[in-house]
Amino acid sequence: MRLLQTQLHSRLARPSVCSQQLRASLRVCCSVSSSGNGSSSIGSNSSSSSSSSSSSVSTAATATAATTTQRSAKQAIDYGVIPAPPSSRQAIWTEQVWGASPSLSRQIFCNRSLNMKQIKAIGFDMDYTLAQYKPDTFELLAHSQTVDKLVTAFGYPPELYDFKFDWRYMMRGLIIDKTRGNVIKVDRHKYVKVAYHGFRSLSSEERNAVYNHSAVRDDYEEPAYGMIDTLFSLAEAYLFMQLVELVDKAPGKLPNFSGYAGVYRDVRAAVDLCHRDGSLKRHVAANPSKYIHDDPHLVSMLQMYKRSGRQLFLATNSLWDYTHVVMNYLCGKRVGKAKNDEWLRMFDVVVVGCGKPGFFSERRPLFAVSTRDGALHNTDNGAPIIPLGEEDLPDDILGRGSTMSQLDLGEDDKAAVFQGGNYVDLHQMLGVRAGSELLYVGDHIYGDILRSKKSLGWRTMLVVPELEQELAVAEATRTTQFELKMLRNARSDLDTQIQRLEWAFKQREIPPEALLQNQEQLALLRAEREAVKDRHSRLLLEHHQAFHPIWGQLLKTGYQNSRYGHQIDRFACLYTSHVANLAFYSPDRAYGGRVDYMAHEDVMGLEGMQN
Ligand SMILES: Nc1nc2c(ncn2[C@@H]2O[C@H](COP(=O)(O)O)[C@@H](O)[C@H]2O)c(=O)[nH]1
Ligand SMILES: [Mg+2]
Repeated sequence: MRLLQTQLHSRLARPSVCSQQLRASLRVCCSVSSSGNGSSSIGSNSSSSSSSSSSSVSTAATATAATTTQRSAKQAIDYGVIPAPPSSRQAIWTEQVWGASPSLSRQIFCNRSLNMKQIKAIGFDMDYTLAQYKPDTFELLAHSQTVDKLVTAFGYPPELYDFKFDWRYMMRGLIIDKTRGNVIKVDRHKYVKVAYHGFRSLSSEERNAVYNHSAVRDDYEEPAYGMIDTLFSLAEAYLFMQLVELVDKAPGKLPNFSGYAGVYRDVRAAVDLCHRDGSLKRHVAANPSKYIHDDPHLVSMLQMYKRSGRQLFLATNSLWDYTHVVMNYLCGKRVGKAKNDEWLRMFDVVVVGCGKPGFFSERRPLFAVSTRDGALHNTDNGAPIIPLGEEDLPDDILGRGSTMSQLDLGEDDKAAVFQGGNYVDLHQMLGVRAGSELLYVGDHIYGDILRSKKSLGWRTMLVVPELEQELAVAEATRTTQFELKMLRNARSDLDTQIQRLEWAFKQREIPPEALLQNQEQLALLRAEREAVKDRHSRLLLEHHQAFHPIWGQLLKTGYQNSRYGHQIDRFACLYTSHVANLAFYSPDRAYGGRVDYMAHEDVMGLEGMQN
């Protein structure tokens, strides 16, 4: 027994395993943090706010919350890097000069193996997929038009016209808590990591009391919550928060105010109206280049797939008139009277007004669209019907074959255009028998990706333009990530040593002659742990704010995947920053799935191991 005690004492009295390395790291870390990379104020704010938290993950959120508590919408926020438009020039796969992989920000990432040789038809969503809107003009327009609707049609006060809009404040993947007037960021376990009421961040105590420590765990789904899962929702979420602040200051200012949820309903209805009555689309049609990014690879990408023998289709919720405007701009910069039908040659089938996600499950009538005047014509399972009293139908309808399964693509190889219908019609038109023969590319995780994959087994690709900036920051902060991992391990290591020593004291395992030495050692270890904890918290906060000063990383919350990241992981076979990135790869490429690994493999360092 005496021997054991001596052994224990001598083991415990040894300096901590990583002391030297860690001290060096802390010295390096501290010099990094004080070197000033535009975030020094973040570091200094956070050190006081985060020191009381013990969990590394919640520390980040707590510190984020504390740092931004005083921030109001009126204060300028430094967002760091501005995402580049998708127009940077890189050689594409069909060019003579091709030879290198695309840069990280233009790569296609694969969650589930996908051999393109098995794909017979490729479909594209239009808005925010083929057409990347410029948020600084388009979202600004959405915000101002919605304000106008609220004032003129919903009786809101004219002072709303003074509202300013910051298009970079909100982020996809966030959730609106309609009844509490909050916006929250949730991780894949449905744990709320960041929460704002209006533009005031909730402290960790408030956040935990409302969301994380309640008797019943919420699922954060509709109808009590609203998903910010398309880029169309950024302006809507921002405006709702502005109104929450207004209501908190002066509830009497809004007409018949009966709670935040009622305000949200009004905002939603006003946004909806803007999309339906042409308030937004008229402006885009008048000046597409102001609102839509130019992507030099888009047409080449479509042509490459066409030439590879794949059938191409467009399936958009937009109606014919607007689709015609946007596609003319994208496929030739044609606007106004210069518009023509040439873009239809890129596709085999075009379905407008398809009403996704209902398109993937419900039965709906299918109409043929006359491309000359946009008139709708009834069809019998896609075959045109000549109404009584009429001799004929326009050529652009009649020329498209008589049965769905043997669809003749009409004169000049231009796609037939339909409105409505559902996936059964589309499968027939394309002659595909199984959903797995079809790849659909969209931007909306729910409307485009989730249903089509879950119910129909379509292969899916999600377009995430934010990924470009996300990847750039992730690359630039590689050393920080390594350091964070080291600090996290060191923290855990120190905790274990401290706990073991504390246990030894409590259990009176330490011989009297070794007491003093062990007490000193315990004090040293505790001080070391505090230093590591503090450094880790500050670095983690800086790291998150490098991505987005309010919400952090799009696809992560702390060390976990964010809810949005988790959805991408589950439902998108492929994901990438821009649809035209397909042009950087062979049309027959076999995209290899990512290797799944579990916690024990992570510890063993087996992540990334292929078999
Ligand atoms: N009525 C509403 N329409 C909306 C809303 N948000 C977006 N949109 C419109 O949907 C399509 C999207 O087209 P897709 O190509 O991505 O399928 C586009 O026309 C938008 O204007 C809304 O809240 N209400
Ligand atoms: Mg879309």
